[in-house]
Amino acid sequence: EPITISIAVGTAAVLTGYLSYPRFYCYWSECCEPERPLNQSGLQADLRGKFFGQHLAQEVIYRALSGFMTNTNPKKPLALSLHGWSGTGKNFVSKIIADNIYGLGMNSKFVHLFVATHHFPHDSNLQQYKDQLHTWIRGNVTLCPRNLFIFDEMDKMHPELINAIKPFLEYYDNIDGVSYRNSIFIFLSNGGGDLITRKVLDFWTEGKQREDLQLQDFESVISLGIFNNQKSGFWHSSLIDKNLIDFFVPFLPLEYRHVKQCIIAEMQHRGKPVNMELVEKVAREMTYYPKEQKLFSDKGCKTVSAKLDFYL
Ligand SMILES: Nc1ncnc2c1ncn2[C@@H]1O[C@H](COP(=O)(O)OP(=O)(O)OP(=O)(O)O)[C@@H](O)[C@H]1O
Repeated sequence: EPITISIAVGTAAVLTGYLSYPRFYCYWSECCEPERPLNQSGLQADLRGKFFGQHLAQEVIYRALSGFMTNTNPKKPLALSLHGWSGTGKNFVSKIIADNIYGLGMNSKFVHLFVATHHFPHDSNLQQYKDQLHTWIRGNVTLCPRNLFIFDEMDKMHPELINAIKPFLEYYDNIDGVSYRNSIFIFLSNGGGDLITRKVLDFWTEGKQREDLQLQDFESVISLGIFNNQKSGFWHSSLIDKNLIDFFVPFLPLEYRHVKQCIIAEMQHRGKPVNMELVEKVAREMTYYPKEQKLFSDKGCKTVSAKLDFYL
């Protein structure tokens, strides 16, 4: 029978291809690639070209990721804690990171986003959340050592749940046979945003350039500030007193000029011609604080897209 012979030959060809090239199926399905390198030039270009007003975050994130991902034997997973007011780019930069590690970016099955108010809304279910989180992290890292776990709204997460993540961030070689040392944990929080703003404002009042702010100006301010703040999510957190966070990354409040950059980027992203009159109009519509100086956009760039929907 010609049809039966064709099916047999086809099956044999597929099987031969599969056996002689075991990663054949990776063309159709995303495979675990523990050795997959970071797209360093892509990350640098994205941070420089798309991410505005955050010279410190740009530098720390690039250095931390490049160093971690070129280290063949890291002693612990990478833990970054991003702090700043709403709309300053914490989720945005997390997406940039995911895009430059995994081909499918945030849609990769190795990227896991947890949003405190969505995934862990009720304190009464705390034990259940802890168990689920534990199982989820362990299960995924067992399948593939290189995972990216992003925890948004850390300031709204129960401190006990945060402490439950602690064993995964430790300097252990492995826990019950699973090594977490190649994974990346990113924590996003508004906690410390007030301290960051105060520092930037003081700097401005002294007549200094924002771009001269150094990471050292912020690291202890943030870690001590959130450790001692009951509402930060990190209140007396063992992640801090055991030094398990590798970098505290400050997100500075965005100024009028940065808001304009966001508007221009959004117009270009939508394939629209850049209309500078509209750019100024939308930027002026945003509200700025403190009341006297009107320096920083109180929603960062967060409402830019919605405002453009209205005008475009
Ligand atoms: N620094 C920035 N550079 C470029 N675009 C930005 C920046 N900050 C914010 N945006 C734009 O604003 C949108 C909202 O920002 P994003 O969600 O990253 O803020 P966030 O800091 O995570 O806020 P929240 O604390 O409320 O979650 C982004 O999708 C991006 O388009």
